[in-house]
Amino acid sequence: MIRFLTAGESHGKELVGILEGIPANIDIDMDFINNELKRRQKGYGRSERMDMEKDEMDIISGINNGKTTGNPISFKIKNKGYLEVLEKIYRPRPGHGDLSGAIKYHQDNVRNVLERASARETAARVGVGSICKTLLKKLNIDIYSHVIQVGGIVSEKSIYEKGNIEDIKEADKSIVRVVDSLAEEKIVEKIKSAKKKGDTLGGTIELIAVNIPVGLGSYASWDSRLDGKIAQSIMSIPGIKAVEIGNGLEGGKSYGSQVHDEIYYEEKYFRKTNNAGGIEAGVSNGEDIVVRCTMKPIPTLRQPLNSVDMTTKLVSLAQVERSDVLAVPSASIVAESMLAYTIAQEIMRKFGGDSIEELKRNYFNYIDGVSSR
Ligand SMILES: Cc1cc2nc3c(=O)[nH]c(=O)nc-3n(C[C@H](O)[C@H](O)[C@H](O)COP(=O)(O)O)c2cc1C
Ligand SMILES: C=C(O[C@@H]1CC(C(=O)O)=C[C@@H](OP(=O)(O)O)[C@H]1O)C(=O)O
Repeated sequence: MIRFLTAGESHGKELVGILEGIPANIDIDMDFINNELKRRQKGYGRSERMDMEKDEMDIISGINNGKTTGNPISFKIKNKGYLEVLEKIYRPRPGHGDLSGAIKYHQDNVRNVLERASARETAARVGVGSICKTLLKKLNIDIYSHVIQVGGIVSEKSIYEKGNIEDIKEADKSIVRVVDSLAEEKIVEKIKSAKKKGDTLGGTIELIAVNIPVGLGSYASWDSRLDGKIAQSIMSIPGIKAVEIGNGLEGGKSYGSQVHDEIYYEEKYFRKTNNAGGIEAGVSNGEDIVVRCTMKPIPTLRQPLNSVDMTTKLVSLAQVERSDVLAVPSASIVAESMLAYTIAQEIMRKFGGDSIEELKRNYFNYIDGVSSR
């Protein structure tokens, strides 16, 4: 079973990640990993903190001579934004965990809450995700993402349809990870105007996992369903407020005859459409897994909303901190990582293996078996 833990605070010395259950003998490409960390730092609309940080993974254990050993992998990522002394905060920001965290953990100083609730932690998740992506690649499974909406501006081009994945692969070329240059222009203008007004934006991300085998997840028990596991892992990303599998939202407004993907057979089973997003009854059906998620606007506002000073209980404006105006492009890389982790976890649960050789044997035997059915 794969599992991971992270520790670290936004302005602490370092972030730490521990990833357990990765089979031995997988070649680890540090350039790939560090490029994944870099992808998360990009995106128009992020704060000056991203110019300061140069995220790089420092491996502590579990990798030797460029290969995994089967031992828990642990790593560090340095915080260049480390601060020895942190300003105390008493005016909680609406949309953050500031107030509920301070009450729950009996803290007078909101700083102790926001340091961990901060999405700085997601750098460690991308470290984990990059190792999970490396494992999945050995089985020919890839994960892509792009941004499809920001502040109500929709990227008309390239929203997933069966077979258009080549367009979606171009997302990294865009400063907002949108595969539609017209939408990109409008989105950049919208970010500029939000920034000028001291306001913020959110948006929607689409994720696609390709070459997925039939049979990940199960309907046998509620907590084995793959759609539920994916929803939990994506929803756990700070700011994500909605998760959709396939055409989940639109599907609810249509007739069943327009939604369900008809089944055909020509030497093997196939579908002409993929409205289900590759999952039926909590089980992957062999089609691409398609997930969409929506991030709320960034809660720290330069033009702050009303709040209450926790020391005086008097009306006060919320704390203003250095902050992103938009972080959806970065969140899309975190979402890729969480999807990679969840799929890798299901792969290991179903196929097992202490070395990549054993995993590949188990996996490709199964693929051969199901393809002849
Ligand atoms: C990559 C990334 C960067 C973020 N940057 C900021 C930021 O600069 N300022 C901010 O207020 N929130 C930022 N957020 C969102 C908050 O962390 C998040 O909204 C907050 O912790 C409350 O959690 P919730 O939105 O899940 O309820 C960011 C989120 C992500 C994924
Ligand atoms: C540090 C990162 O994101 C941070 C997430 C974040 C928040 O409140 O979630 C607030 C900002 O932190 P700071 O106030 O130090 O600028 C972001 O920069 C990062 O993504 O690596």
